[in-house]
Amino acid sequence: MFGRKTAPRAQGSGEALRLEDVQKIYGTGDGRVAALAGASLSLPAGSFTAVMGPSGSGKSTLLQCAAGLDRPTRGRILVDGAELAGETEAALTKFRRERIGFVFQHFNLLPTLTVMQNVVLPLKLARRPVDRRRAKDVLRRVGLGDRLGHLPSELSGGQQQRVAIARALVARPRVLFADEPTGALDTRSARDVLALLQETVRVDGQTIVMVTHDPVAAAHADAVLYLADGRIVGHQTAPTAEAVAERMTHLADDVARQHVTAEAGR
Ligand SMILES: Nc1ncnc2c1ncn2[C@@H]1O[C@H](COP(=O)(O)OP(=O)(O)OP(=O)(O)O)[C@@H](O)[C@H]1O
Repeated sequence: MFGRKTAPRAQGSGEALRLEDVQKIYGTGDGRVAALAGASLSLPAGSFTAVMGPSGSGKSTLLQCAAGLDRPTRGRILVDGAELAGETEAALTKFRRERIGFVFQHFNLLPTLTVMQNVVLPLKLARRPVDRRRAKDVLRRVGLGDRLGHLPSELSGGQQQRVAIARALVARPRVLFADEPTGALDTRSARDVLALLQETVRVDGQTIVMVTHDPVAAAHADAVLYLADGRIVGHQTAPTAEAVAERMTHLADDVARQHVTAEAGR
């Protein structure tokens, strides 16, 4: 699959992502917010993990820090055993380009570039060899083999997201992070995108971490991590949409109760 020249990374061959007591504090004084209040986790290679939690619980912050798009205030992050720590912005960018893929809710394709040009752009920016045959293979695999010369505006939302996934996969990331990848899609396109993500995990041993609000999307993952108030408060394997929805309802109730108690204690 994907025209690999090297053997695919075997599923479960090790730890793909590790967070050790990661904190992210925004602001100071009265405006201080602990978006992450000490999050630790370990995800095996070849796993598909969904991150869920109430609004403001720190999901995006967790993803941004783990992917090296933002710096934690404290704590360690290791991607495939290598510490994500750059003295400079350039060092962090290099680390990201070599090891991390990111898929955004709104695709973030460059509108003036074709599908093919968008997909090979990260390789060019990283000054890595551009293997057009592999790029074509990946695009064929995501169902867009006949759209290489199209502009993003000539594609549907689901197709644009599949281009974004191809763009992330072509660089062979150790971990693919996805922030609400189906948030802007209709039900059918969302299902296609989720099936594609699942397939890259099952067939190629890709590691994926996906933030979502949607229990149906989360049920496509192997496991769900639950966040509340910047902390990991739960873990569920082999999730079903019903079980995830139920857990989320309880979580929202718990958080509301804690906030009422905290207010009353002031
Ligand atoms: N740049 C920032 N400056 C100050 N506070 C921030 C910043 N980014 C996030 N926060 C705060 O950190 C907390 C966690 O935000 P985050 O966006 O990670 O939550 P989330 O779980 O992804 O929320 P949602 O589901 O609504 O997208 C929130 O209280 C938010 O207001």
